[in-house]
Formats: sequence, structure tokens, C-alpha cells
Amino acid sequence: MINGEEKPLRILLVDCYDSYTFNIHDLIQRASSKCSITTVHWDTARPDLWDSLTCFDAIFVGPGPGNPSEYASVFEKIWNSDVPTLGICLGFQSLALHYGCSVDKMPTLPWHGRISSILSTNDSIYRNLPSVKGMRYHSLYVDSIRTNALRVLAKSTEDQIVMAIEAIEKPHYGILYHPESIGSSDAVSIVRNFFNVVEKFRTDNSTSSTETGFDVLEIQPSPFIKNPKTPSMRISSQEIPWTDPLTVVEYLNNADKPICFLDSAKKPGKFSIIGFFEGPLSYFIRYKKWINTTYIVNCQNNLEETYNGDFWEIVAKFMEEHKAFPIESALPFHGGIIGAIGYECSDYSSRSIAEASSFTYDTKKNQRNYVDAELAFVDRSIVFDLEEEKAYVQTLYPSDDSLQIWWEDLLFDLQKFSKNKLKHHGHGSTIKKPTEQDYTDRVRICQQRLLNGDSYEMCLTDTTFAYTDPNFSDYDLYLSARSHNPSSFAGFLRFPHLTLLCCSPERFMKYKDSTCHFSPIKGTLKKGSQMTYEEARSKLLNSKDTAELNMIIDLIRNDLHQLAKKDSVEVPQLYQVEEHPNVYSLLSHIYGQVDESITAWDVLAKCFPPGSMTGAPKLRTVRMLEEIEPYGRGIYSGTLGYWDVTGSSEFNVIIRSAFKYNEDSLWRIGAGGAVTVLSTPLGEYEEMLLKANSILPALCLIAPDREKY
Ligand SMILES: C=C(O[C@@H]1C=C(C(=O)O)C=C[C@H]1O)C(=O)O
Ligand SMILES: NC(=O)CC[C@H](N)C(=O)O
Repeated sequence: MINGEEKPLRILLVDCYDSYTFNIHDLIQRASSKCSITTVHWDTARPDLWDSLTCFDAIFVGPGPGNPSEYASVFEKIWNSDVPTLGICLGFQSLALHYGCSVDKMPTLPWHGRISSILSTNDSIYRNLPSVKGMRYHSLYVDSIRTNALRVLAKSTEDQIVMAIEAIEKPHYGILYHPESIGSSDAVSIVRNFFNVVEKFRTDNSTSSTETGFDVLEIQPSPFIKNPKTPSMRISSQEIPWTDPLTVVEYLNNADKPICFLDSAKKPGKFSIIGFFEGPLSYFIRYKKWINTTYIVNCQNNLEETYNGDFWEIVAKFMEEHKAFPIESALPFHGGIIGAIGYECSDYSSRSIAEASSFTYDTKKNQRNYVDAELAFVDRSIVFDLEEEKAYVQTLYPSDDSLQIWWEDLLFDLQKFSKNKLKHHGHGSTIKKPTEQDYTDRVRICQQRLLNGDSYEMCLTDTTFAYTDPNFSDYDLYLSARSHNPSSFAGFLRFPHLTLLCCSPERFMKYKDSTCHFSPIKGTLKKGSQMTYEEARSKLLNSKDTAELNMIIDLIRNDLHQLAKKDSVEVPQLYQVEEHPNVYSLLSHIYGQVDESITAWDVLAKCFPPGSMTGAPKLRTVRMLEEIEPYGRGIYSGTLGYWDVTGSSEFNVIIRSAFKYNEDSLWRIGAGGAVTVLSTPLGEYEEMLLKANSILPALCLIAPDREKY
């Protein structure tokens, strides 16, 4: 309060590329009704900002990977200033380092994603908070505070590690655990206690951060489309006699047509979708990251347009030109984008255009000629409501008077056509799997990085290669896959450059009426013949699996906090155990509301690639995994799904899948698992094989009851 008026707190939030920085941004907003937050990356902020810190009322030094000494050039300026500052984790460590304490590797296993009971001095920023819960994400710690310039404010009860400190002479504080985490308590009270200190240091002549030109960067979601256009398409949809979706796919297969099939092969999946390419407005869209080029081909006249630049923005602009007027409909899809986006289609991946031609990318990843994403825009579709056993044929082309004729011809052909019986006995396939030695060596490399403090969790993966019996169609292989492992987020794509057999159990993101829903899986348990659901649940709710999942829940909260409305990010169900054909999975549900100007595609682009497939902190972990993993992931661990012309969308995580680039007909099966400090190398190798075996038998066309290679 200055002169009786409530001047907004001018906050500087220093982002050290952690995956939880924007959870802190949300916490600050929840702790102060009036604040303006300037968020900057520690290494790219305008240099004069560090000499103008007094234009802020308070500073938050965020958490991050690595050792605080890596950031000394900036951190020293902060701790030499008199501005009230709160450092979190890495920030805490840098404050201790500034006062001459040593920051070392934990003497025991690091705490990543586990919650500590913490006792405080019940004063200072812990006033009226004698004990709290704290989610810990740290490999480094401060053994003891060997200076009179600092005072210990809190310690963990389990291992007596210093959890919070304050400087004696300056309003500088540090907290080692993450108060902003879903697993911590009393964070708003702690920050409000800190803000009470801040208020004492505010003066009338505090300059405003805007007077120094440091724009106040409230998190302003930047939608791809700034000025939405009036829709141009009109949906028409009519119920048709029920038919099994596989019969339609088999008909398309035998007609050697492209196949675009999203398959709810298991509950809770309710709808299956088939896209068709006969309409006048159907397209294929493919992207090659190494030349940053997107190709859009009309399926009727084969005219191809080439676009250079951001793939996500190009697709967003294409869809803006093909939006439809909303209609009252319970169906998830009426026409629009269906397809697969590969893992490397983000700036997290170091395979940027400039680097793409580098030695690493060119030879080690050897994917110069392949697509990084391939989508279809379908203007005709059939949606199957599997619960109601109802089917609907739809078109986007208002005067598509050929629709009726098209559908009647298709129906006539289907009636002549009976579903093929799956050939269970193939001649096997040539399989090349990762060796135990190679994979366990890589697990150890990951664990070394975790112990160094470079990451909290690394989702390590590798690729199994398979050549299959040429006598079997891709569709036969898909039928075999879905019989082995019926999944809620399955799909079969046979596109011009990419064929994908997907039996994914994991939703990445669902978007409907501006509500976003993420449900990451972390924690996989092989089904035993005697294992009951309750036994599986008690095993999965152990500390290793819940720790893995906690890290991803906080990561997704962080990504959503950059887009969602204030106070709208929620985790109503922290842990859920799901039963699948071969495994039990531990998952969570995270929701957020975005402004209507933010589309599903904006959310997908911002949160991509799926955090459950990277680990955290996302950027440094993705970069390290790229160097550790022997091959690029390509389509594996990317996402398959739809973006409807009315705006609704749902995308999965492409796991338990096989894909091939049609140029070389070599099937690639990615598989892996989250490596933490609690992992065992052999256990991770076995988990990787377990997941690969969710799809491998299908490539050998082996009946579900027999497994051999
Ligand atoms: C890495 C894979 O699965 C991912 C890792 C999981 C885990 O660590 O338990 C579970 C589901 C996925 O998010 C895979 O299936 O290849
Ligand atoms: N969450 C963090 O800021 C981690 C700090 C440091 N990289 C460590 O591992 O201890």
C-alpha cells in the first residue's frame, strides 16, 4: 500500500528453463490480487535488466536443471541487490552459494517427485506455518549453513536436509522444495508472508517496470490466429444404417484406398472415426522439419502447394480457411484434420532447421527423407457411436449433392463385402531389438544425469525394427495389433508417406468448448495371471510410480498455466489405475479452461511433445535424450488424433505402435519408460520390452495366445 493506494506489486520472475516456472507464476497470482509479473529467461533477458532490478518490488528466482554455478553471471547480480527476493530450489541453492556455502550432490538418492514433511521455525516467511508438506525435485543440497549471514528456516524430517533459509542482512529467502507443486502445502501463505516483507521495502519513488521499458509480460497466450475469420464451411450430417467400422476399413483396404481410421477399440473410447478422400475439399498435409517445409496436396486434382515456416502456424491458417459454422451435435468429429505429428515437431527438439543438416541429425538420426508429420483434411467422414451402435455420414461441402450417391454406392459395395478373417499364421518377421547391454548402459547414463541435477526424470526410449511378411497387408497387421491389444486411443493410418498401426492407451489432450483435459500415464505394471486390480493398484501407488507421475502432473500444470485462465487449472483426480490387455497403468487427470480465442491447436502446439514421453525439466531432458538415444523417434511418442472444423479435438500419445515411412517399408516400434533415480537398469530394459511387446506380436501375425519371434 503506497499512500493508501493499492499499487500493483511489480514482480520479476526469472525462468531457468524449468518445467515448473509457470506453476510459480500461478502461485504468485494466487498470493497477490494485484501484481504485474515480468517473466524472463535468465540467459536471454535484456542485459540492462540486471542493472535495473530496483524497478521491481520483488524477484522470484525459479528452479531449473544443472548446478547454480552455471547461472552465476545473473544470480550474483540478483543477490547483490537489495530487492526482496525468493529463490526456489536452484534459486535457494544459488543464495546459499552466494554466501559461501557448498552445494553438493545429495549423500543419499535425490528426491524427485517425492513429498517431505517439513518443520519450520514458525516465523519469517513461515510465520504461523510450523509444519508443511513439500514436493522435492532436487539432486543437489546444502549440507550445512556455515555462515552467520544466513539463518535456517526449515528442515525435512526424513533426512534433516535444510529446506529453507533467509539472509540476515537482506530480504533474501530460499526454499529448496517446490512450494508451487501439486504435492506441497501452504504455498500461498508462504508467498503472502514474503509479500508482507516486500511491502515494508516499497517506497513512494519506486519506478514502474514499464518506465524502464521492461514490458510487463503477463502470460498472454499468443494464439496462431489473431483475427479469426467467419466460417466458410457448412456441416451436413445424417444417420445411416449401423455398420461395423472395421468392415468399412476392410473395404477401403481392399480397394487399396488411403485409410484414415481413429479406432476406439476399447472403453472408455466411445466414438470411432473414418475419414474419406473422395470429396472435393480433401487434402494431405505433410511436414519435413529438416527443411522446415509443409506440403499441402489436394486429393482430387493433386495440386501441391509448398509452404516454408512454422508447421503449426501453417496448419492453423489452413484450418482458419476451412472453419465450419457450429452445429448442435453430440459427435466429436464432422470433418477436418486427422493425422500424426512426430515427436521432433517442436522447438524442444534440437533438430531445428539450422541444425537439421548437422552430422548428428543427418547420419545418427538418418531421417532426412522422411516426414515428421502427415495429416489429412477430410471433408467427408463417418462417425460411429459404438455405445449406441449408431453411424453418421457427414460432409463439409454445402452443395455436396454427390454425398447421397457416394454413400449409397459405398453401402451397396459394403453389403457385397464380408469381413475377412484375420490370418493368424504369418511366416514371422525379421526383428531387431535393442540389446540389454546397450539399453542398460543408456539407463545408467540417464541416471548419472539425474544424480548431477540435470533432470528429475528422463523418459528413455529405443527403437525395434521389423521387416514383415510381404504377403500380409498393413490392414492385416493392424487387425492383429488390435486383437492383441485393444486400446481406447487406437488408430490405423495408410497415408501417402506414412503407415501407422497404433494401439495407444494414453490420451495426450482433449479439447472441447475451451476445456482442456490431459491424462498422462506414468507407471506401468505387467499383468500377472494371479494379479487382481486391487493388488495392481497398491503396487502402482508406491513411491516410484507416483513420483514419476507427480513430475508429469506438475509439468502439464506448468504448460497449462501458460495458456489457461487464472485459477482454472485443476487436478480433480490425482491418481487412477487403469487395466489394459497386457498391463495396468497409473494415470492422472488435469483440466484447464482457456479463453475462447485459444484453439485446440494452440494448446497442442504449446504442450507438445507429450510430457509423459520426455520427463522434466522438459527442454534439457529432451536435448539430453536426443544425444543418448540411438535413433530419432519420428512418429513414435508424437501424437495421433483429430482437430474438428467446429474446434473440438482429441490427440493421443503414439505408444504401443508400429509405423513405417512408406519409402522404406521398415517397421519401427519405439518403446521405453521413465528413468528415475529409483529405476534399475534391468527393470527399465524389461519395461521397454514389455511395452514393445504390446505391438510386436502383431507384426509377426501371431495369435494373441502365442508369443514368439
Ligand atoms: C515410453 C512408453 O510409455 C510411456 C511411459 C510410461 C511409463 O513410464 O510407465 C507409460 C506410458 C507412456 O507415457 C512406451 O510405451 O514406449
Ligand atoms: N528443481 C531444481 O531447481 C533443481 C536444482 C538442481 N538442478 C538440483 O537438481 O538440485
